[in-house]
Amino acid sequence: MSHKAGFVSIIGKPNAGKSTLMNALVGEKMSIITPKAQTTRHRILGIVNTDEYQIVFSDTPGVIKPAYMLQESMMHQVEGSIVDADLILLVTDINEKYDESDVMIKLQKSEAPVAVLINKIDQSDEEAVKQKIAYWQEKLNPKVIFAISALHQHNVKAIMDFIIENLPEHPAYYEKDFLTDRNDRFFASEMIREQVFKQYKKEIPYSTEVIITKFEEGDKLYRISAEIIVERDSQKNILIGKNGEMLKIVGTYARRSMEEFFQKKIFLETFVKVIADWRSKKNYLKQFGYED
Ligand SMILES: Nc1nc2c(ncn2[C@@H]2O[C@H](COP(=O)(O)OP(=O)(O)OP(=O)(O)O)[C@@H](O)[C@H]2O)c(=O)[nH]1
Repeated sequence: MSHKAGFVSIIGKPNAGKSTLMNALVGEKMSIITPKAQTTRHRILGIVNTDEYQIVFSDTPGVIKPAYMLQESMMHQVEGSIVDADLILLVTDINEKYDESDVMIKLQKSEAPVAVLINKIDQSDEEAVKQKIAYWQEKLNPKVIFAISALHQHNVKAIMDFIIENLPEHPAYYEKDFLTDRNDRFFASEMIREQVFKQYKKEIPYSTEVIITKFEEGDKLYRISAEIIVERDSQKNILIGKNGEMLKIVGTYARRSMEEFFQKKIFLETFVKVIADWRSKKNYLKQFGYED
């Protein structure tokens, strides 16, 4: 019997809904989702397995013009994902008036078929959808265009059918019980980062990194310690909050997410540490897993 397998890259501008779509396609919470742009920093694989096929999705950081070294690394991850792709899903937010030429330039690195996904149509109307479809037809002439709502899982099944149909014949790339390339420590750190993105305004989330310093797995209980790293003392104070109240909120919500994700009781400790300008320092970016 023939078997299909391939790499499917999810790309687009920040906040378009790439992570929401990836989670909907994979059926698991692989990528953290927040209302802020640039939540996703790494390329994250999410794998769907059946006897007949293996789809290896990559969620990628939103395409931007990099302003500091961390963002440069984020863009390298997008480029790597495009080069490897057998199929590309270009996600675009129907309500955003982005100039998406930077995304298109990146697409030139690949000959893989492109599906344009016009997302968030739940917040739009039929006329706007028609116009957007015409716009993308003219601009990119993609293999197919879907109008979708990743959040409400509208038309997600149609995307899956399209992918399966267009997947190359190939043996599986990964073991069939493999769901992602990321380990439990990574997901634990992402669940803390998700809360930092949700609980604080602008500057703090983008200056924050989370490092898991202890991950002890017991039968019923996981003991997890994390360092939350910021760039300046002033950010540390904001992060901790008056009498530690803000940090406590972050810890409580992150712990709840972890308990759901790992299906264990979690004991979580968090510490805040300052590393000046870590986002622009090669050695720290490397240590934190951003350099290739
Ligand atoms: N109304 C609506 N909102 C959506 C939809 N899809 C995603 N969103 C919201 O859009 C915001 C951004 O979603 P993400 O999935 O994090 O977007 P992303 O493209 O991965 O963002 P980056 O990590 O910045 O690249 C979140 O608040 C989502 O809930 C949709 O179909 N409809």
